[in-house]
Amino acid sequence: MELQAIYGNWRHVFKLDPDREISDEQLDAICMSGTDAVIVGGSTGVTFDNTVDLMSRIRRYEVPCALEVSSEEAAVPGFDHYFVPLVLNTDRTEWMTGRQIDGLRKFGAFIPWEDTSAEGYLILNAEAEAAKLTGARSAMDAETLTAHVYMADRLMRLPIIYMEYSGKFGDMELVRRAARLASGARVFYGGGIDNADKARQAAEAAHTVIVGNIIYEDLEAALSTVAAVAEVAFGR
Ligand SMILES: CC(C)=CCC/C(C)=C/CC/C(C)=C/CC/C(C)=C/CC/C(C)=C/CC/C(C)=C/CC/C(C)=C/COP(=O)(O)OP(=O)(O)O
Ligand SMILES: O=P(O)(O)OC[C@@H](O)CO
Ligand SMILES: [Mg+2]
Repeated sequence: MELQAIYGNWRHVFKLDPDREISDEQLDAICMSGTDAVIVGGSTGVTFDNTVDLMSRIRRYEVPCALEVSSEEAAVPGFDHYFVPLVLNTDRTEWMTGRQIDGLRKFGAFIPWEDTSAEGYLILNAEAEAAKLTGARSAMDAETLTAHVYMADRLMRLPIIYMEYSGKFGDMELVRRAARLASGARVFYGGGIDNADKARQAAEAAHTVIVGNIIYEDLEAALSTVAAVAEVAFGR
């Protein structure tokens, strides 16, 4: 089973939050932008209804559409792919495996396994909602990052390491290190990309670049990241 089939070539992704408003015109621009995929997800206020609503609007377009499941309530059928986050840099097991086990007890028999992947999350911006929620140990030096990559990539063989700086542009040296060390995992980078230059820098460091909040603040700037990422070649 080739779990990386759908996202193995994704270089640029827009992340849309069901808890935030987006007009039909704005959604059209995002879905027709040339991005490789749209991920639906957020850390708070995500419900079954707002997730179904956003999915059905995105479904009018051909762009691949995945759900990052952040609560049981938001487990909605009909997406092309599902991502289940496991937070690796927290001491609170609830966020590493606890809630996920509860979700699997409930939905396990219905999960399309060939279209579902775990993400090893490293939450690296202490100010982000997700960091506060999960009690993430966000301060990470190169040695500790290396150990987390070995854990995720070599021991756990997770298909994705998600370096999450949501709301803040991160440390590209750390991201580059993770992508170089990973032998099978794809390194997703997200956080604070609000112009083409930052998108380019992230694309030089990570396998996949994820753009979120700027969509709601400056759509033109968000759209400029698509071509910026496409200009950067990356080995694997
Ligand atoms: C047919 C059918 C039912 C399909 C569904 C199949 C499926 C795969 C079901 C999964 C079942 C399951 C395992 C459920 C459990 C889900 C769960 C509770 C997982 C835990 C997720 C988790 C660790 C959450 C903590 C927060 C976090 C890491 C969220 C990830 C997304 C994120 C960081 C978004 C950024 O949020 P944002 O709101 O944008 O933040 P800012 O304010 O900073 O912008
Ligand atoms: O919203 P931003 O800061 O662009 O981050 C993108 C994504 O990683 C959020 O989960
Ligand atoms: Mg956000």
